[in-house]
Amino acid sequence: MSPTLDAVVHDAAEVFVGPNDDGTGPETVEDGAVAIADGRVVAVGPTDAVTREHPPENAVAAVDASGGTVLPGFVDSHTHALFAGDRSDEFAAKLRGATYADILAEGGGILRTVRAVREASDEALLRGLLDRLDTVLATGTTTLEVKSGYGLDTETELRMLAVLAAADARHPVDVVPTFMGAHAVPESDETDAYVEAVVTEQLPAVAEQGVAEFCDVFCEEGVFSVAQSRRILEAGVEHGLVPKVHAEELTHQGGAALAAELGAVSADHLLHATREDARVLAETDVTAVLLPGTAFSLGAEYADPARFREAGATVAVASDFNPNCYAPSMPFAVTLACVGMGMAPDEAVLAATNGGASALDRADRGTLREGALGDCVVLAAPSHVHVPYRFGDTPVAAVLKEGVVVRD
Ligand SMILES: N=CN[C@@H](CCC(=O)O)C(=O)O
Ligand SMILES: [Zn+2]
Repeated sequence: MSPTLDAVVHDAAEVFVGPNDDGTGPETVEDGAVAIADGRVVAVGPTDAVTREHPPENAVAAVDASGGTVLPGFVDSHTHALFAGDRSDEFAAKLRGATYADILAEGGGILRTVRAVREASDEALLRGLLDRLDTVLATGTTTLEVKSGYGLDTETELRMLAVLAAADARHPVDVVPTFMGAHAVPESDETDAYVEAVVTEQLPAVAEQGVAEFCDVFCEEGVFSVAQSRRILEAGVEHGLVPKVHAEELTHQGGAALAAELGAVSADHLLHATREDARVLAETDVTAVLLPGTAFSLGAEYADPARFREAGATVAVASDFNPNCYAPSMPFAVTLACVGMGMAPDEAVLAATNGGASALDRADRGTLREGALGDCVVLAAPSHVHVPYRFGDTPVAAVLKEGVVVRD
């Protein structure tokens, strides 16, 4: 059967293809086009050349991107987007000086969302997540990692992961599931006993159902120590789950070194990471996931991207969308990466697309090179600089998922 020409996006002022061959910046094409067949990019380049071989009139969708920009869909590699309840009063409390750790230690924060998720029906959880997937899609996200971790018992963790699978099946955004039973210690438990419950009860049940790809741990003072994190992540590896680590977020604990030691796919947050941490992450090919929205919402100092750039580490920028950081928009994360962390617009957009794909071990996206998934965002603006520039007003004209226009 000859391939179906799904879409030709043509006459874009700029096509932001992805990293260039030597990894020193982006490859862009002026007056460019992208052709997508059977869900994959089959041609990218100047509009003349692409449309000669793939006439837009032969495509299921011809997208006129005149004066606009075409980018790979954003790959948001770190979220806790499946939640219930309302924590807006904690936002106000933080403005009055309460810290994230204080709120958690008093049974608020994550533990409060745990209570709300345990009480919510599967249907309500799914409805909430589908609404949020609509929201992220509208700002150009086509792949969204989502963690469990608001259950903290086997039954609710499995319920969360089942909701992620249901949402993935029903929505065009690809949902990538991460098991995070080690997100906090339940109020009634002692930490070591809870670690054992994660290892001996939760992980085997999650693995048996095959509902998660990654295993993540909040390695932090007062939450899980490096040794406890190692125990959980090693058990996850035995069950076929690839490690991720919440590392050096509020304090420096050694989570980044642990990520390197275990061959994790990513170490995330890294606000307090050292140069040595950056070096070992680079050396072991662990993607450094920077989450500027979190620092913004906590009023904390941002992670330092120069540290990771100089070490030669792969850097991703993600949203950390969660009830403590109610920021679903990847373009807003890109703005914060530029304004707050000093990244250049092209570097930040690469980190939010190709970097995100590395953090999720998805070599098939985050770029518009031939063979990649036909996931792209069309902006009604002439260059990728408009992603961070127009914060609060992302000019998304259309989003394509595997060549299908899913939003316009
Ligand atoms: N730091 C730990 N976990 C989340 C916050 C989750 C929450 O506060 O509900 C994070 O990555 O920022
Ligand atoms: Zn997180």
